[in-house]
Amino acid sequence: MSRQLISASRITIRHANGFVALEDFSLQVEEGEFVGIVGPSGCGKTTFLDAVAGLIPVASGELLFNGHAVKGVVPGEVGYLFQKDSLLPWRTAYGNVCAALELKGVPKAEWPARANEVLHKVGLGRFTDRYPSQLSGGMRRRVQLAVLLAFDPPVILMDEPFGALDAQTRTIIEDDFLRLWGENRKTVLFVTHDLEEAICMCDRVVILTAHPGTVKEVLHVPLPRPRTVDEAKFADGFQPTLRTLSTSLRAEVGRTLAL
Ligand SMILES: Nc1ncnc2c1ncn2[C@@H]1O[C@H](COP(=O)(O)OP(=O)(O)OP(=O)(O)O)[C@@H](O)[C@H]1O
Repeated sequence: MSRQLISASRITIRHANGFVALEDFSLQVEEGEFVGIVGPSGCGKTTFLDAVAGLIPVASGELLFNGHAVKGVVPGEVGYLFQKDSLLPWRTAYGNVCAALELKGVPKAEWPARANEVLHKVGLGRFTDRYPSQLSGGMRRRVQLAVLLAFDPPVILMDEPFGALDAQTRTIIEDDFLRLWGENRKTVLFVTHDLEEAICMCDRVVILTAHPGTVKEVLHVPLPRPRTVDEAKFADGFQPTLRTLSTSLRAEVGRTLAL
C-alpha cells in the first residue's frame, strides 16, 4: 500500500517582506506519484516547492514530509531541479556527478563506477569530461538529471525543468526522464506552464488559483503507463484532459490579469 510522503494542510506561506504567496493551500502526495503543478504566473508554484525543500517556512498550517514537520533543509531528502542551471562550472560532467556522490556520503572508491553508470543512463557516456560551458543546453540538463540520479533522493522537485529547451530536444529529454522515472518511480513534483507537458508526464495535475495561490482543482490524467510523449498525445484521454485543464487555468490567468 502506498503511503503519504508530502502532506500540506491549509498552509499559508509569507515571504520575508510579509507578502503572502500561498494561502489555505492543501495537497497530499503519495510515494511514487508524479504530480504536476500549474497555475498563473506568480501564484506560488515555486514557493510551494521551496517550502517542501525546507527553504522557506510555513507561517500557518501544517507541512509534513514523511510524517514529520518540515523545519528546514534536510540533506538527501529532496533533489531540486531549478529552471536555471545549477551545475558547478569548474567541474566536468563527471566531476559534477561526483560532487553529488560526495554530498550523499558515497565512498570515494565507488564514485567512478556510479558516476559513469548514471552519465551513461542519461546518454552522456561520451561527454563525461566536458565542462558545462562545452555542453549544449540539452546536454547540461542531462548532466543535471545524472546528478539527480546519483543523489537518488526520495522526492524530486522540478521547476519548469525543460522550459528553456527547443521543442525537439525537449521531447527527447521528457521521454528519457519518463523512462528513467519508470525504473524506480520516485515521488515527483513538477511545475510547468506547458499543459501538454503536464498531461504527458504526470499522474495528477494540480491547478492553482490566481495569487494568493490555493488549490483550485486536481485532475487525474487518464493515460496508461509506461508512455512516451507521443503516445500520450495520441491517446484517447489526452484532448479532453487538455481542454478541461486549459479552461480551468484560463479562468485563473484571466483573474491574474484583472488584479
Ligand atoms: N523572495 C521573495 N520575496 C517577496 N516576494 C516574493 C519572493 N519570491 C516570490 N515572491 C512573490 O511571491 C509570489 C509567488 O511567487 P512564485 O515564484 O512562487 O510564483 P510562481 O507561481 O512560481 O511564478 P512563475 O510561474 O512566474 O514562476 C509572486 O507574487 C512573487 O512576486
